[in-house]
Amino acid sequence: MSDKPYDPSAEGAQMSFRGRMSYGDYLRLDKVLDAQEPLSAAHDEMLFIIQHQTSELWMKLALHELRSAIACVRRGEVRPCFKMLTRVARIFEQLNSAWDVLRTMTPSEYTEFRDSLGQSSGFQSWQYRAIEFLAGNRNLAMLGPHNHRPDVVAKLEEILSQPSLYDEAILLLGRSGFDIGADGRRTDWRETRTESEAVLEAWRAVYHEPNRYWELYELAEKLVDFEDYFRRWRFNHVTTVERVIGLKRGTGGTGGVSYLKRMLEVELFPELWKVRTRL
Ligand code: HEM
Ligand SMILES: N[C@@H](CC(=O)c1ccccc1NC=O)C(=O)O
Repeated sequence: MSDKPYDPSAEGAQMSFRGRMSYGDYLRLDKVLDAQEPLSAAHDEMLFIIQHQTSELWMKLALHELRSAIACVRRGEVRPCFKMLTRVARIFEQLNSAWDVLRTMTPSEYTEFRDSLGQSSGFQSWQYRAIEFLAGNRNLAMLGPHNHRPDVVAKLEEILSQPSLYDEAILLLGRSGFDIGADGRRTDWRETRTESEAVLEAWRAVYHEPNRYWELYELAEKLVDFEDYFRRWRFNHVTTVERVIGLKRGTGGTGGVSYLKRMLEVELFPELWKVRTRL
C-alpha cells in the first residue's frame, strides 16, 4: 500500500469549477449559509436559529406537496396524491425527530438569549399557518400577525379562497355518489366548515366496505396518517416548551403552554376520527 494520500481526480473527479456550476452554486449555499445571525453571544442561539430555519425548509417542501396533493384530488387522480401525502407525513416525522436536538438546550441556556427574541415567535410562522389552512384548519384570526406583510397576507388569502385538502376529499366523496349534505353547497371556502353527520355517514360507508371504495379508503387513511404525525409535532412542541420555559407567557403574547395545550384539541379531519367509533 502506498503512503500517498488518495487523489480522486485520478479517477476523474472534477476539480476545477471556474465557469462551471458547482454543488454550492446549484444549492445557493452562499445565501443559505449566510442567513444565521445570532443576536446574542449565547452559544445555543445558533442551535435555535438552525432548528427553526431547517423546520421552515421542511415546511416549504410540505406546502409544495400539499398543494400538488390538493390539485390531484380535485382532478380525481388520487393515486399520485397518496405518495405526496405519505411524504408530508414523513416530513412531520423528520420534524418530530428534530425536537431531540433542540431538547439538549436547558432552560438556563435558553434564558441567556430569550430576551433577544423580542416579541417574535413561531406563532408568526406564515408557512405553519399555510399548512394548517391548506389542510383545512382555517382560523381567520391567525391572519392578524401578518397584517404588516401584504405579500404574506396575499399568499394566505389565496389559499383561503380555494377548497382545502379535506374539502377536496369531501367533494370527491360527493362526486363518488355519497350525500355530503351542506358541504356540497359551499361556495365560501374561507369560512370554517361545520362537522356534518352526512360526511360522517359517508366515511362510515367507505370504511365499512374498503374493497368497494378502495381509493377513498386509502385517501382517508393517508389523511389520518398525516394528522397523526401533525398531532405528534404539536405534542412534542408543547412538551419541549414546558421543559424549557415552564408556564411563562410566550414571546408572541399568548399564555404559552396553556395556548399550545388548547391547540392540541384542534382536529383537521374530525369525521375521520369520529368514524372509528361507529365501526
Ligand atoms: C425552545 C424552543 C421553543 C419554545 C420555548 C417555543 C415556544 C412557543 C410558544 C410559547 C408559543 C405560543 C405563542 C407565543 O405566545 O409565543 C409557540 C408557538 C409556536 N411555535 Fe414555538 N417554541 C419553541 C420552538 C419552536 C420550533 C423549533 C418551532 C418550529 C418551527 C416552533 C414553531 C411554533 C409555531 C408554528 C407556533 C404557533 C403554534 C400555533 O399557533 O398553533 N416553535 N412556541
Ligand atoms: N415563543 C417563544 C420564542 C420562540 O420560541 C421563538 C422566537 C422566535 C422565533 C421562533 C421561535 N420559536 C417558536 O415559537 C418563547 O416564548 O420563548
